[in-house]
Amino acid sequence: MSKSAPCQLILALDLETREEALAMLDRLGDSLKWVKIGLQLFTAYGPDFVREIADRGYKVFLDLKLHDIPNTVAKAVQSIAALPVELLTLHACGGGEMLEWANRARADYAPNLNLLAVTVLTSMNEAQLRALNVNNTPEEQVLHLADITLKSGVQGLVCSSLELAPLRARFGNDPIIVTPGIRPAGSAADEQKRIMTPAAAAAAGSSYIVVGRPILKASDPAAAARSIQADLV
Ligand SMILES: O=C(O)c1cc(=O)[nH]c(=O)n1[C@@H]1O[C@H](COP(=O)(O)O)[C@@H](O)[C@H]1O
Repeated sequence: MSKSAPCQLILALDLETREEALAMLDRLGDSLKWVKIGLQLFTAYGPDFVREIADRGYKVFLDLKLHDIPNTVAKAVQSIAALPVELLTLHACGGGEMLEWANRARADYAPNLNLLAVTVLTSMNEAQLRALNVNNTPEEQVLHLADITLKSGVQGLVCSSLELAPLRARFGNDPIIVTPGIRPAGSAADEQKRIMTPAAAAAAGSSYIVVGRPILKASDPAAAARSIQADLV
């Protein structure tokens, strides 16, 4: 989806058990369209859980952040093609060849799936990049990895909302840009370093914001989700 469409909320369903996850979805009601299944629940319950969430009518973002040699990642994409998944993450720092192989497997086996390359995690700041011997600022590194990603043919990016303006200026409205690290004003940042409010992220050109704890840990998760969604329009 390009940026001509309004920004949508994706719930990061980062909970411990299937029962907790389903109870949370019941509490949130039917205004929520997108659910991100990440390492915690996928590791515990696997593909059956993905099918169960899709059977409830949600669009599924499977966040496995694949990062391996090109053949291994391409084969994983081929396996995931059997699942009802619309968005799938892999790490941009796997490099152009890995991204190209993944995208070829997607085109061959799951043409309706969109791949998203994670650039610089929103939990990282410039000092943490330096410690890895990356001497770019987060913005420079995101733009560099975005160049590699979009040249490879992969459909979209994951980055912080702080990089949206330069990314949209360089690459236009077509790439899907998904932004976690979203914090409504006044909520705890947790370990997230590069954060923005829902309204600011939507205004800056996010295709989808990803929100976990500000909804999951709210005393009234449905009200928290509704208030975030109201900020996106
Ligand atoms: O790929 C992601 O979804 C992701 C990338 C990133 O750079 N930062 C990031 O926080 N995420 C995910 O987004 C979610 C954010 O959760 P909260 O910090 O609880 O809102 C988690 O599920 C993370 O795994």
